[in-house]
Amino acid sequence: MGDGSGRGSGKSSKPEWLQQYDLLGKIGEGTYGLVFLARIKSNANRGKSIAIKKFKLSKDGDGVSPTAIREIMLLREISHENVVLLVNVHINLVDMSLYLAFDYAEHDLYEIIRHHRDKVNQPINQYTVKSLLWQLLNGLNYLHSNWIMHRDLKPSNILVMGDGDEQGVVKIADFGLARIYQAPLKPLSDNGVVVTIWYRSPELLLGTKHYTSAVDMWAVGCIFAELLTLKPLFQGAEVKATQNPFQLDQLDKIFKVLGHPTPEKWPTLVNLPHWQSDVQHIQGRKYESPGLYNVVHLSPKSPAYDLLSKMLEFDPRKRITAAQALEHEYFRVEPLPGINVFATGQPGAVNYPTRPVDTTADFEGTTLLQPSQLVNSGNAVANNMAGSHGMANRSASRPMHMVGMPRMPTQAMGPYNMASQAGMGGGTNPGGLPLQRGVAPQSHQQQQLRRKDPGPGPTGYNPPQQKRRYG
Ligand SMILES: Nc1ncnc2c1ncn2[C@@H]1O[C@H](COP(=O)(O)OP(=O)(O)OP(=O)(O)O)[C@@H](O)[C@H]1O
Repeated sequence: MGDGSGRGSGKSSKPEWLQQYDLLGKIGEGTYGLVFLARIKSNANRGKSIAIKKFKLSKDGDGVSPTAIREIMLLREISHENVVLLVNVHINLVDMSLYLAFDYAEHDLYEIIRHHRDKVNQPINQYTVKSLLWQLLNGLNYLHSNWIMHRDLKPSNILVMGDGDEQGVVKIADFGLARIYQAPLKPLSDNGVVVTIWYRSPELLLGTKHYTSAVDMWAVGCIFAELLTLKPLFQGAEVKATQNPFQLDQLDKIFKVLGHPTPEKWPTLVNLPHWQSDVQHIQGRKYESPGLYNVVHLSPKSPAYDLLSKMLEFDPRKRITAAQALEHEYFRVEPLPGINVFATGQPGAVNYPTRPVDTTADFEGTTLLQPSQLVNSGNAVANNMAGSHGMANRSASRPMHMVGMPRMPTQAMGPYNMASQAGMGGGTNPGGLPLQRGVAPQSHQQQQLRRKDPGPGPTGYNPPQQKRRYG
């Protein structure tokens, strides 16, 4: 293992520590980082798939802040069946890159929802919706119990494991990164990424300084509704990454469905900066609520509607918590939630496609373009994307947690010692529910590139025509 600089690695520009992995390609791109699929080359976990998230650190200032290091060390302590496991951390001081290696998950809710909406044109099976929601809440309850707020929950951050021991198990990704994002990371330069604010809570939109874990429960409510209808519930106009949380259009979309919040129902509303400062737009407009139950097509007396409306409570202090939600009646009536969210064998079961992999990308995220691709397509990557069938054995069996996986020697991480790996204990099951184990999904299909813009679906969901990042 070297110093992380790549020196001594011959012609390869790959840092030495990365040489324990076979890089298979790029699977995603967010505001701050690129995500790669890699496979472990040797040791007991040989063949295991890993998602490596690479961030660019800001070269301004003092490099990696102690706060960021503390946050990352904290993330290494997190261990729960519904939270994606961080298996390795590297800081390459030469090019100021931070690499986080996570357990790989084949699916995410963004793709599952999109597949139902645009491909199979049928709702998600009720068992699957309930199991997804229960496991999401279970992971979130663990994070909140450990004083970790996610702050950026959205469908693409909610992963579901593919083939293997943990098939159909939900994993929350990107948790706790919000604090690291602030500094010292810098957004990927000019990648045209547009931030979705569809899952942002009203208190954040109105500029609260003192938010709580209730912001995550609002996002869960939005995701629950989207699982039911296959459409984002509050689809405000998205914005270029900005420090300003105030988004008038997003608030407008929320009020159109839920009606106007009032100081009677939400007493601290009057203290929120944007409620005060933008009287004309925020307080002046009058909204007629069509009733949330009409929008999500639920009976107002159903347990599902009761739970959803408690997640979408305006006042964060009255909003249901993850622990309370796990105890809700919705999870105690048939169909009961299960460990494998896929429902093969049940009505409405669906085969989900595997993740597209840009097999031409290197760890810099650089795609090697052929001249003809440059001329012909505008989407040159598409020609080089492969589903799992285009690659060797993506479905190698995966142990549940990489307990025995060696951590990187500290010299690869510069001056910081991140050797701590004590667990925080296992998961909780406050609902104490007898989770059903679903049946495995069938074999994967060849699939298309995950497009930046899925285009209008049959439901009329019509995302903006620009390069963007989806929820
Ligand atoms: N552990 C993982 N296994 C498999 N795929 C992952 C994993 N973590 C993230 N991904 C996928 O990589 C893609 C990019 O993720 P990333 O978190 O960088 O971006 P994002 O969530 O879309 O946006 P942002 O990070 O800007 O909030 C997403 O499709 C996500 O589902």
